[in-house]
Amino acid sequence: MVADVLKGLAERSVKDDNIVQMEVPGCGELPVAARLMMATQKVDVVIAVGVLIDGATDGYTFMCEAVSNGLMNLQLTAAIPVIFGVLTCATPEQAEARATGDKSHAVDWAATAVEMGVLRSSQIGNSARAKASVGFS
Ligand SMILES: Nc1c(NC[C@H](O)[C@H](O)[C@H](O)CO)[nH]c(=O)[nH]c1=O
Ligand SMILES: CC(=O)[C@@H](O)COP(=O)(O)O
Repeated sequence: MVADVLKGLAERSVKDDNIVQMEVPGCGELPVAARLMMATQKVDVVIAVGVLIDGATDGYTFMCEAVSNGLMNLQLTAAIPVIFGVLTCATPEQAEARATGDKSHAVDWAATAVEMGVLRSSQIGNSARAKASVGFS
């Protein structure tokens, strides 16, 4: 999925030098890693990529809620878009179908990231006029 995201970004003329990557042990660590990335790097947008697959316990349900809420809260608080590149699947087969081939969701995540990065820049970039348009001073 990460390779497909990088391909999608390259196709949209995002330079390698402008891409920062971090790896995490599991999806549960995505929100704090995204927060750390925002704190230590100048990022326009974060794409959080992972797979959650339903298991034997309630862990999946809690993890889906915690990760999605964590990433949503983070993007709203930081005003930096966080793309939800997390597959939440009932089975490995569902995940496979969405992570690979023509149906890979990663292409959409890259496109959405670029669109939201441009949107953010247009609203809180250096232009005083742009800032005024959303009420920042
Ligand atoms: N069950 C899955 C996990 N579980 C691990 C958590 O993400 C986390 O790393 C752990 O609870 C320690 O905080 N992670 C996945 O990425 N996908 C899963 O299906
Ligand atoms: C917290 C988890 O992701 C993990 O405990 C899920 O375990 P299981 O796959 O046995 O439900």
